[in-house]
Amino acid sequence: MKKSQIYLIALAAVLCVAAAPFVLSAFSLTLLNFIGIYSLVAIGLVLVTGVTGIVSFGQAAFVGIAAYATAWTTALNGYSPWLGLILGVILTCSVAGLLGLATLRLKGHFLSLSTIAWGLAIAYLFGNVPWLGQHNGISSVPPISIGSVKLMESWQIYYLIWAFVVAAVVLAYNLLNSRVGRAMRTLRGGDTLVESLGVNAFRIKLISFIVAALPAAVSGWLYAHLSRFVSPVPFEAGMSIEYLMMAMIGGHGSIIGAIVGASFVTLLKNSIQDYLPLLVKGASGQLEIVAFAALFILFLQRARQGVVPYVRRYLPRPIPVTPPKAAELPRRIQPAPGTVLLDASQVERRFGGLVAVNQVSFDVRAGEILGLIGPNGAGKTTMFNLLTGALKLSAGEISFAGKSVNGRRQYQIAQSGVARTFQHVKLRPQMTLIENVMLGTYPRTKTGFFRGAFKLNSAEESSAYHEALFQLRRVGLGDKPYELAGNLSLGSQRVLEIARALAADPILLVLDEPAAGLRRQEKQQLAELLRSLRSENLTILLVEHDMEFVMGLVDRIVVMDFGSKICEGVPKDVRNDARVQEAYLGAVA
Ligand SMILES: Nc1ncnc2c1ncn2[C@@H]1O[C@H](COP(=O)(O)OP(=O)(O)OP(=O)(O)O)[C@@H](O)[C@H]1O
Repeated sequence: MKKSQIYLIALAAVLCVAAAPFVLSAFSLTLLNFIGIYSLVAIGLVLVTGVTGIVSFGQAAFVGIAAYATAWTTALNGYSPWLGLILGVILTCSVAGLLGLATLRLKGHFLSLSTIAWGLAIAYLFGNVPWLGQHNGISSVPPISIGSVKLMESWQIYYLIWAFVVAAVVLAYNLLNSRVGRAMRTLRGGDTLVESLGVNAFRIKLISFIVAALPAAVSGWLYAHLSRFVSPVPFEAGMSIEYLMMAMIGGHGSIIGAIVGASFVTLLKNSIQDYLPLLVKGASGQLEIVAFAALFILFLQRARQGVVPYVRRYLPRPIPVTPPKAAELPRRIQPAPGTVLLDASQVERRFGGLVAVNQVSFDVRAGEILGLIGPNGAGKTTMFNLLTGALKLSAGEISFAGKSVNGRRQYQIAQSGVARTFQHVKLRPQMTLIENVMLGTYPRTKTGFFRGAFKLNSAEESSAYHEALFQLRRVGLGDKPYELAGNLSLGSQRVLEIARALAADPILLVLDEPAAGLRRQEKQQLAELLRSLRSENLTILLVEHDMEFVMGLVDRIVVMDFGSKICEGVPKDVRNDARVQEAYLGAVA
């Protein structure tokens, strides 16, 4: 599908939305108003839960903060609803920021549990603070006015609601296809992956959290002025769960899915209310909830990917447009060959009583390939994690390019020019090859959240795109930039990881068992690639198991066993070293 066709479909959808008040009944229009209001919350949830993987059970509380803020501003203090909007957005995003700062370092279900806790707490406050009307709420909320026109009727506020929905879709879509959005989409791959790309994972989580609260705040504002009344019930935990269902039913990670999910849940609930009493005599509200729950479980079993991803499988994929050529991204100055680039001195790491790395010292010099080898459990991976900042040192000192990196975070070390690959490949399988490699350009680019959302980043995006394409061609994957990374063979995925690392323009490339799981021919191709990178003066540190691969490739070798360095030298000397033969190389020496 061409981009022009996608624009045509979008235009047709917008026209349909615009025509609705002329053809639909007042009741249907009211339903559409609520679908629009719920869609805004679900769009936020798609960003924070579907895309970044933070399952939030507290979104209804954010809606409530803005709703109460505008009700207090307008009904209790007589100010304009537009002031209520500004206050609601600022308050909601500030609360989201504070809660994010307090909770986003929690992992997995602990983080989700914390969202339940603060969601309940905020809803409790709504019901118990006297100046917010306690359980009676605040009534007589005035309608929104645009100039002298009061948006009293359903059809009048309808246009405002759906204008916000369209704006939220466009901004969210732009954001997800920008530098920050790509980082958000990578969070599901784990903090280690994200930080290895030079991204501060916590900061991106916090941005996602606040960004998700923003449409929730707008939704709360619209809700208060549509209902003309606020009370605690619509902002309780049960509604948060419903919002999550909307985001899930539409499809994780799909912005349009948020609207589909909001429509589906709203219409389904409405139909159950209408038809269940006809099927089951005397059916009450509780039975409606049971019927809804049963249908949701059925959905989880049959189509848990959601409606939009399911339908998308049968649609032609959009034909990508190659951005125009742009200025090259800035490059680092590579150190003179032979200078000491990485210096590990008396490095030690203990896990309880176990000394995994015991006073190991070695250096890596610019322009060489250094192999770090050793039998299983020797401490190689631990050493690798210490060098890249994924683990903290128990003792010793590591310096990179003349500066100590002790105590520095993983993303800071990555930003200073250390790029890595993983023993178990860490790519984003649902992202294209070019997007995966563009992730590597993160430390070399600057576009922030606002510029990304408003698409003010075209020049830098083009530069990042062409840098990624250059790196794909450099490693031999340039012929299919729009293929999904998950469709590649393991060998190609490993090479793709190297392309992503190269896109960071590193001073030191650190490879964790790059030959693991590769076929013989793939290993030879990988060795060729690494040789060609060395000939371009790139420095490489290789942690590897495969002796044949290492011996024929590297300039020097450091051998570890039981956490200690037992030998260091050129491959020939290492191969003949009795300690090494005893520890590891007996079979191949
Ligand atoms: N997080 C951890 N907690 C406790 N012990 C650990 C941890 N990580 C590693 N170890 C232990 O430290 C020692 C060194 O492990 P490490 O994974 O660094 O070795 P390796 O040389 O990379 O081995 P392999 O080649 O099998 O990956 C092992 O005894 C391992 O069990």
